[in-house]
Amino acid sequence: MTPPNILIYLLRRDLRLEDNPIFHAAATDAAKTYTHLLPVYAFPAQQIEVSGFIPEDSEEKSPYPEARSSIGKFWRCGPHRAKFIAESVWELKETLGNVGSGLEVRVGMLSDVLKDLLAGFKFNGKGVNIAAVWMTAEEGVEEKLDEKDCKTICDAAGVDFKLWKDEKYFVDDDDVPLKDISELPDVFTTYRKLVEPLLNAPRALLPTPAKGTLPPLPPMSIIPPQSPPFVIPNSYEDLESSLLSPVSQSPLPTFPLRPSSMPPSPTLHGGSQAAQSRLLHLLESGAITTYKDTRNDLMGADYSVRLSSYLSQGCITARQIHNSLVSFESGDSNLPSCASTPGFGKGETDGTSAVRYELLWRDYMRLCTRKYDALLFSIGGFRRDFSQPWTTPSTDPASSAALARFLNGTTGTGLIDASQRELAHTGYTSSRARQNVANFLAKHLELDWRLGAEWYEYALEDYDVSSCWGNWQYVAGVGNDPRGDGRSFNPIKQSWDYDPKGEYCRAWIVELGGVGEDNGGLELSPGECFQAWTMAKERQVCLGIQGLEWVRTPLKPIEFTVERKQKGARRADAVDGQGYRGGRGAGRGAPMAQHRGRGGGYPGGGAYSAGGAPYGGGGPYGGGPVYGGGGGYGGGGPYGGGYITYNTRGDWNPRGNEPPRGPSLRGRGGNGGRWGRGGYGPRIRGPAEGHPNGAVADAGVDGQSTTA
Ligand SMILES: Cc1cc2nc3c(=O)[nH]c(=O)nc-3n(C[C@H](O)[C@H](O)[C@H](O)COP(=O)(O)OP(=O)(O)OC[C@H]3O[C@@H](n4cnc5c(N)ncnc54)[C@H](O)[C@@H]3O)c2cc1C
Repeated sequence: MTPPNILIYLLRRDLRLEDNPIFHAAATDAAKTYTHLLPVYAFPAQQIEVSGFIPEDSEEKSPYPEARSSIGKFWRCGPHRAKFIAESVWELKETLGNVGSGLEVRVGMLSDVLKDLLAGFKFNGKGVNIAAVWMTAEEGVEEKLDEKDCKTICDAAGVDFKLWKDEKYFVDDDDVPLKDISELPDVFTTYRKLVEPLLNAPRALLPTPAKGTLPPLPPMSIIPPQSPPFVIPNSYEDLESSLLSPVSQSPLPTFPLRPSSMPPSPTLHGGSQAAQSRLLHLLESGAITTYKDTRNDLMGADYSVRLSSYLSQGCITARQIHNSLVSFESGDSNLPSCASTPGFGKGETDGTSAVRYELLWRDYMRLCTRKYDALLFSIGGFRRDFSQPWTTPSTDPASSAALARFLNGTTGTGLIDASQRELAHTGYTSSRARQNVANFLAKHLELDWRLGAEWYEYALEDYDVSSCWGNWQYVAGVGNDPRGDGRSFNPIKQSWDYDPKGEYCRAWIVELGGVGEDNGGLELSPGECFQAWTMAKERQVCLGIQGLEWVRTPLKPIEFTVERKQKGARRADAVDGQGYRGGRGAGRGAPMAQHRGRGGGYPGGGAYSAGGAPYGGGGPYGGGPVYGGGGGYGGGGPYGGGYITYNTRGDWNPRGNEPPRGPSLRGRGGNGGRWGRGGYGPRIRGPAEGHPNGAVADAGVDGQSTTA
């Protein structure tokens, strides 16, 4: 018998059989010389903690450092996503088994896994030849490094290596009209115009390999086993527990209480079949038809598509979604269950068009990563703006308490806390909530935005390197937002706009729940849900929340009353620097220091000044426990002299490449930074009068619904 000639396919985020260029090629290539196909998925040790794959009775330790983030030291993949990936991998293994193939699961650095496989095949004495190693190209520093390492290993072994184009995006790379990635516009709208009309932009789907068309797996007897100390489980249950055991203990100081009845949300199971079911449900239920109106909601089962986790792991492609939309729009008879759904057969609707538009954002974020490479992880972002007054617990101990409360969902700002608690419990939070949370961390708490991105990397089920870090940059004002640093949300105004009855806050902040039942019939106003500190003391006592830290000392009390809310102010609110407080930059320095709690509170004239009373004169917010203590931004002090230690990835350091930072990032002699210069006034567009109540402007931009 001729010895096997094996093609190895290293899967990463292309966990599907359908619309998959490599499986398609392997099934249809008439000229192929390989006799067997070995699909392999390796849980990447630098991104997912793999020590749980070492048997308990083993004395060996993992050869890899813990898969933790570099600044916050969070696990890089938390339990929600780990489970989702495990489900997706297992489903693909079964799907491939059903068509006469299979999937080998491994753990470790991809390069180690490949090296071990090649060596194992070479030295097993069966005369096996490796015809080639194929994998799909991805963006991201680590991902590129893996590709490079795999190529080097193949070159050294004399094995052909091929990197395939990643085809899971909306617009095919070959159809993006750019000669070079450096030409990618830094404004999404400009990019969108290059590829419109979106209805015609995606390429056709690739056919799914039928049963028996893929080359068979090599005989199990010749496939090299996983290298010790790791052992690959034989059942899904064991796979899941190996992945979850190291990361299941929450890094939160206090894990948020779970609502007794969980708010409505789809239960997502990993894998491409579940992705297709979800898509069909969206079409049948009419959720796609109403999508444009619901997409910014905060709560419910179908207000947004909830396909991001599937897209992130490649369980579904953007063009598969597009293709289903086209079938729906054309009234395809293959969708009989949609026959009575509004919009069916009516061509492109606002809803279907809005989904395409959002999917293009994902393409764009990924192209930005290609363009800017390691700047994705730089504190200065794509803009290389190192002027922001951000702190981290390592440089400012006071910020440690603020960060802990942010993570816990106990800041005292309802929208932020509800979102953080939802995230902790489910691995998901809406796009609108994400924007507010990111804005709150970077602009209101002035914490290093990368802590937030790292937290999302840990907590999100749908984490995607480009979408996560690109959006955090965008909201923090150092990414590809045309307004740059000039955009900020008032989370209270946002709450009134998107959670007008306070239901979202009540649903996740358990301490506010049960209202009207257990609390003497006490009904909370939405404003009380948004900021419990505004509640009268006796009402706090009634609810039993009067002693809670987030009620007593909110991190960021924001004065905002619905009566004073500007009419029709749901979208863009301010113009050309006329100032949000009428202060117009009058603060010049002092407000900054006092904002940080040097004792004076929020005196008149600065960014938070116009209303005066609540923040003035050393009131309740000066000298607070979190921001108290001074030092901080004034006079050089701890932040002077430019530190260059950001963005190392600990022992891994895969994303390093932080550009050198100028001196004196923080120590500009206490000129007050952003707040002291009159807040956001000079750079924000909106009505000349400015926001009547808001400490900070709400924002919306030129039809970019990530922020509008
Ligand atoms: C701070 C921040 C962090 C984010 N991190 C991630 C992340 O790690 N992974 C991720 O997939 N998305 C991320 N997003 C984008 C967006 O919030 C999610 O894609 C969306 O909420 C997922 O829910 P959905 O599938 O119901 O999408 P919908 O809101 O219904 O949108 C449809 C699809 O369009 C794409 N999309 C929509 N908005 C964006 C956007 N701003 N950027 C990129 N793609 C977009 C997604 O693929 C999404 O599934 C982030 C946004 C912010 C503001």
